[in-house]
Amino acid sequence: METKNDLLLEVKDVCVDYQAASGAVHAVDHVSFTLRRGEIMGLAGESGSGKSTVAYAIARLTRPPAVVTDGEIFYYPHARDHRSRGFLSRKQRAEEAAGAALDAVDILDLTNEQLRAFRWNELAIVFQSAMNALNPVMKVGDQILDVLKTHRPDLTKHARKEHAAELLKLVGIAPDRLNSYPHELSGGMRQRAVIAIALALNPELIIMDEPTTALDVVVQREILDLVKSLCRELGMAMIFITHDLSLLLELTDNIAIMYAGRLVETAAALDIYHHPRHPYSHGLLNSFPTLRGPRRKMVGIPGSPPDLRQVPPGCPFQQRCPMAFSACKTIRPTLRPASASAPGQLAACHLYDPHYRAEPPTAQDLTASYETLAERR
Ligand SMILES: Nc1ncnc2c1ncn2[C@@H]1O[C@H](COP(=O)(O)OP(=O)(O)OP(=O)(O)O)[C@@H](O)[C@H]1O
Repeated sequence: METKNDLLLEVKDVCVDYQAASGAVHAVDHVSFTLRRGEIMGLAGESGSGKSTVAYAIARLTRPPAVVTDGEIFYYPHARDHRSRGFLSRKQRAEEAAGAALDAVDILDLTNEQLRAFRWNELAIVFQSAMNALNPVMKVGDQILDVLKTHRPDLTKHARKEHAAELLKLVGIAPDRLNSYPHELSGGMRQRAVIAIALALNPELIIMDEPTTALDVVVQREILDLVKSLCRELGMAMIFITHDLSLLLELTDNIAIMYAGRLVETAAALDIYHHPRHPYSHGLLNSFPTLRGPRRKMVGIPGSPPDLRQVPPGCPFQQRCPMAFSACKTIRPTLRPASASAPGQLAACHLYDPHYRAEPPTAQDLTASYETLAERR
């Protein structure tokens, strides 16, 4: 059973705007979710839906013109060796030393010094096209050693070298590659090296933002298998961000789907796979071919997302939704249970509100509505 002790991260009502001359872009609009220790969560949605901005907010990497305008991001520290405790305040460290249980810390309130200790030690992030993030004029080994030198001054030079070799081995690269320059490695190997650097301090949470988009499908699969097994082996939680929902079905425990800066559905990966409830999730799943499972007719979602400076009232998906009705145009739906058989599956959609509709739509209803829409085009 899930307990409060399992909680690692609690994102609560977070809003992020990009302050543009033409008006504020509401990139993240009251997003809330939780992550348990060791959980692999997927964050999916079309390009521009706000996925990366959520990641930036969690890592406190938002820079002007981005501003976190509301919300809290609680991190639940876990009792570990004290070298990783620099992100706690002096008062919290004294409390911990006195044997008190640690309270959650709001990442948005950390000082710059606390943040430095928090990143790498607790949270590592691998960005889009990360394989180009390596310094081209520095040997791979030296890049790993640099991180260890800065954050593990307690280790001897020899111990750091040994640890760097172990990290490379962990991601499936022969340790003699420590002496290679990035251009001497294949794209997949560079990506693995970046992951090794992210793992250098054994973080509790790793965020991967589209880490495999630049790789071919076979290498992509190898990297996905690798990160999944590393999470399981090291007990590390992960938020994996991609626009390709089908990638997440096999990789993750739970999936959150974003549309126009909002979460529209959250559920166990299996529940999304068998029966996505939100019409957007249904459309998104049917926009990608799957490698396994039954063949599906691909229909796609007509139209494009709204301008995030002026999202229409009601549901942000209403203009593209094949099942929208009058309430969708005026009343903003919030996440609510969408299925009695899968109580953890939540959808922000009036179709699942008994106040508007006695029987929720079936998967066939959703498919048929998209097909009708496609025929009308
Ligand atoms: N510097 C900026 N100024 C103004 N708007 C921005 C800026 N950066 C991002 N945005 C807008 O914020 C929204 C969310 O962007 P974000 O990159 O978080 O989406 P995403 O889902 O991660 O997309 P992608 O998969 O393409 O990275 C988009 O509409 C984008 O145009």
